[in-house]
Order: sequence, then structure tokens, then C-alpha cells
Amino acid sequence: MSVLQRILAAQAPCRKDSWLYRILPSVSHKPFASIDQGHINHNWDEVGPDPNQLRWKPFEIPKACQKKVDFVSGLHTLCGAGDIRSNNGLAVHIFLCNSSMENRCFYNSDGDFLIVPQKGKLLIYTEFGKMFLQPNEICVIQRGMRFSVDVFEETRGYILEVYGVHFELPDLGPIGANGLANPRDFLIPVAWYEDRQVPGGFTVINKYQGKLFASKQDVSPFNVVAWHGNYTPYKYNLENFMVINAVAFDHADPSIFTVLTAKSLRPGVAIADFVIFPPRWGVADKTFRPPYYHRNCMSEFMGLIKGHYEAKQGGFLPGGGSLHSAMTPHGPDADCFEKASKAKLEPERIADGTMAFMFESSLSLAVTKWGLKTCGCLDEDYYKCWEPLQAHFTPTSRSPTEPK
Ligand SMILES: O=C(O)Cc1cc(O)ccc1O
Ligand SMILES: [Fe+2]
Repeated sequence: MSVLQRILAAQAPCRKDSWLYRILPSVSHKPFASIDQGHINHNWDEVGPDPNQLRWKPFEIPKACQKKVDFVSGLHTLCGAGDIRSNNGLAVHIFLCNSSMENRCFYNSDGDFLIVPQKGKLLIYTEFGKMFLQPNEICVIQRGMRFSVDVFEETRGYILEVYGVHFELPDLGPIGANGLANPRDFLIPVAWYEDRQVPGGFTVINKYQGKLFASKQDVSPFNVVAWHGNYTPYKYNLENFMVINAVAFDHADPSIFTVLTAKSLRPGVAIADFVIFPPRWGVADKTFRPPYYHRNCMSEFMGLIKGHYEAKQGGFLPGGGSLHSAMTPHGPDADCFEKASKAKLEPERIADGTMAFMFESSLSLAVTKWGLKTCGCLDEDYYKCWEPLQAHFTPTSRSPTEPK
């Protein structure tokens, strides 16, 4: 492992600190000035809440031949809640880019980023070293860390930003010592540096209270020759997730698939959970195996990295998304309902070759103007996937395994 090392406690929640040893102290050579906001927007109430089930077609990536867009200029806020100034809340952003950041880096004063690439690989230069990230891997870059992103094609992904808290592994409770995302599978960068003068200026972009500011300096900020501490970016390959699920009957709460959680101060309640739906076996008897129809207290933003989501074979596509707000009913589409209602309950593989995920929050999310209008990807027909639902209730029917 030349570039990355394993970390045993990437998620140590409380005190976090790292010491960085630089060639030159990192101070701005010019004052920070406000720059074009792009579509970074924390003013969700500009459009406001929407109690409907929303679905987005794949967010469109700008064509490289038309306009060069890098990771920062291609960041768009989709929805969120809370307040940055009091360090409580979250935002969901989409990144759509086609070019590498050239002599530009970004740092976020507001919160931590959990980055989920969906299309295209990312080579992320951080002050702690480099991280190479491909779809089906995720990384966390915490508040204040400067980073720059190289891309190699038209690239898309999702970001979950949390304010005032860090992501950590969920408490395992009765699961015990190991399972779900295991600490051994989290990787952190090893120090890497460049001693590079940049006569034309290296632009440092800062997100502060939801707005972007820029300052120039004449050396690369990636001039850290060594560091130690436990405040580090890290990455994780979702393939390593050790899935635990129902093996007798009933559909488990998807919280059993939590990779990382950003806890609120209320025990058991998260600002945001990052949950995945990995390939696994379905074996539950006497059970409607797909996700149940439900209304619940959480806001659920879902995205798809690859393949199909078990509850929506059509319409929910890789690179798109959906949002089911608190207490709004939702569940499998009519097609899935029909098939699962008649299916023989044999052991079956579920979700092979796919990876859907959920950013789930106890806060009530509002959608930005970009999400509802500007992106142009809202699927106005989403509700139609439930229109053909038919009742299958037959009072006299019995399960084949039930005693007569
Ligand atoms: O709404 C969804 O598709 C996500 C989800 C999946 C599941 O298996 C159970 C509940 C749930 O919210
Ligand atoms: Fe749900």
C-alpha cells in the first residue's frame, strides 16, 4: 500500500487534531474576495420545502467541448436543512464536471464532505497526501482541509455535507465486535508534497457560510512534508461492507446498512446517515422482500452509483436521485410490487452489479431552486410509477407453509 495506509480509528469522534509540517507556512498572500457562487446555495428557502416524492433523471454533465467545468465550479446544492452559522444541519450537493482543477484548491469552513463518485475517477490531492477514488468508493474530507480534484472524463457524483459533527461508524449494539463497515477497511493518505512556485498564482477557494471566496498565493498549498494526528481525510471501498440482514422473516430497517453516521445530540437520531444497498442474498420467508411501503420520520435522499435499485427497476437511473420527505408515503413501483407479490420465496441474489445508497436525515429537507428548476432533470412523472398498483388481498388464501 504505497499511497494509502490503513487507519484503525478513522471515526474517532471526539477530539480530532493533526499537525502538518510545511515547507512554508500557509498564509494567504492576497485577501479573500467573494466570487461567483455558481450553484452553491444554502438558501434552500428560496424555493423551500416540497412534501412530494421527487425524482431526478441523471444530472447532466457539461460537455468538455462546450465549457470547461471543474469540481468546484461544477458543485450544485440540491437540498438541505439547518443552519451553518450555528453548526447544525446538512446539505446534499451534486458535482458535474469535465476538467481538473488547475492551480486551484478548495476548502470548506462549513462542514465535512462525504463524496460519492458515480461516474469517472477522482484523483484528490489533499494536504495530507493523495487519494484515488473510483465509483463504488467513497471518501470523507473534513472541514478546513484543502484539496484539489483531477478528473479524467465527464464526471459526476454526490456529496453529503454535515455541519458541526463528524462522520463515524455506527454503534454496533448487539451486532458486537465487528460487522458492517469494519475499521480495518478505511484508508488514509500518506504524506505527499510538492515544492512548487506558481508565478501566475494558486487560487485557494473557500466555502464560508455557504458562499465562495477566493484568494491567491504564489506557492502550492500541497507543501506538507509530513503530518501526524487523527484529523485526516479517509476513503472506503463499499465492496468491503459486511452485510447483515434478515435470515428468517421480515424486511429489516435499512439502518442495518449504515456505513457512516453523523450523530445529532439526541441519542439514536442522526443529522445524516450514509446507507447503502449492497449485493446480498434474500432468504426471508413469509415476507414481501422488497422495501416495504412506508411513511417515516426521516427525509430520504437516494442515489444510484450503478445498476438498478431493487424497488425501482425503471426510472431511477445511475446518476439520478430521489427524495422522499418525512411522512410522505413511498415504496416499490407497481412492477416490483407485482413481481414480488407472486415470487416463490427461494434464496435469491439481490442487487448484484448494483449499488444504490441513501443520505437519510432526521431533519426536514428543503430543495433549492437548482434542484427544482435550474438543473432541468426533475422527473415530473415520478408519481406514475405507483398508478397501476393493484390489490392482491384474498381473505381465504394461506401461505403454503402455514398449517391448514
Ligand atoms: O425508500 C427506500 O427505498 C429506502 C428504503 C429501503 C428499505 O429496504 C426499507 C426502507 C427504506 O426507506
Ligand atoms: Fe424510504
